[in-house]
Amino acid sequence: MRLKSISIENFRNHRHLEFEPGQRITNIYGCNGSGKTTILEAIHYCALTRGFSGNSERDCLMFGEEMFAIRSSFESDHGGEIKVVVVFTPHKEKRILVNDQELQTFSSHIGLIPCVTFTPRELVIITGGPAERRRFMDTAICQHDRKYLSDLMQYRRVLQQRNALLASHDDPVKIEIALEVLTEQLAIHAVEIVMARERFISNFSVMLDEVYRWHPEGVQSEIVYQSSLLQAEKQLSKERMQMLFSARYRDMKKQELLRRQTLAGPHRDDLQLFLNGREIRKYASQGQQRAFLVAMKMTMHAYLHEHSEEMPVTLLDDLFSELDAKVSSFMLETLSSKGQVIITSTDKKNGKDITFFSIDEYRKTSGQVR
Ligand SMILES: Nc1ncnc2c1ncn2[C@@H]1O[C@H](COP(=O)(O)OP(=O)(O)OP(=O)(O)O)[C@@H](O)[C@H]1O
Repeated sequence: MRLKSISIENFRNHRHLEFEPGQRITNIYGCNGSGKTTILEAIHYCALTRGFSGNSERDCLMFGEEMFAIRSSFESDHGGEIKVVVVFTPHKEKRILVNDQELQTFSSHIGLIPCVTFTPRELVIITGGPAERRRFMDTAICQHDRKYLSDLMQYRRVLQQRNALLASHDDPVKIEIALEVLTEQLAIHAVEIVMARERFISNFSVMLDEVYRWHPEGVQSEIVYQSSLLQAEKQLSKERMQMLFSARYRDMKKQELLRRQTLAGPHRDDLQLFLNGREIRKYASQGQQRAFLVAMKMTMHAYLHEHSEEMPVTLLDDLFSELDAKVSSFMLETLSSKGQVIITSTDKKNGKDITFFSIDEYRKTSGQVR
């Protein structure tokens, strides 16, 4: 997949911006606060229906404006154009049109335009809480497995109902009856999610270790999936897992009623990341943690390529300020040999076959002087 062009209107600090990246590497450069990350955020909206910064649509609407619009055109690796338009107005919420057809569910778009990001704030995947690692894993699986996305959405819906029930002050008998029904439903979706995550992580971990071979010190890496509903059990059949999950929820019932929330399930799972047999969050240096994240992202690129029909579009935000020259050049070379890469930096970067886009020049020539 390749982004051919994007036009951005009233999106964060860009009143109007037109951008056409090159086939391979494109370097967007400009001073701090000029709006480089904002361009990547807009591309991410078109690929995955949301931004990567965690900001809401309302936050992205240019101060004082009533609407933002992002219009983009992608070219499939198999020919054919995909036009994506994202429009947001505060009172009408977000609308997305793909080839002039309005999406009824945003989830139907996920996977059509595979996309991998690397941003400095994503170091929290390594150093932050379990939610960050679950998001990494879910984003990867959702981009190639539609059923997983649907199971995840249904699980979240049942979880919400179950938590509301546990927190309610209804008649205890009524609660018990409704809880049994919701627990059964929760366990069904939990099994699907846990099995898909186990499959994904066992493949991903092997690929990660291979990707890591480039490392001069020859390190060994591993990722282990930790389900909050399983203990030492391995390679269970679907039926066995379903029975086990139902039993776990029965055992926890008293505690859950007391604490008024669902205490275990895919929403509480985590990943353990190991470098040379030691947990990276606790023992690795900052440089090693960054290099691990690079390896995870490169693996994600390889994984998505293997599991989808399109080469992912790669968005690298502020790569050079975060990594030493050797690692960043390696990452850039490897990824750009396998698809389109768009990077941001404060200075123009040297290198072969790079297309440059200066935000400051663009503003001057389009009359939008800062
Ligand atoms: N809703 C908004 N309306 C207008 N401007 C905004 C809005 N939200 C953020 N901004 C501004 O948009 C600008 C662009 O931010 P962005 O993160 O894209 O810059 P950047 O070029 O990546 O900066 P850096 O090099 O410091 O990372 C910032 O100056 C920010 O204050």
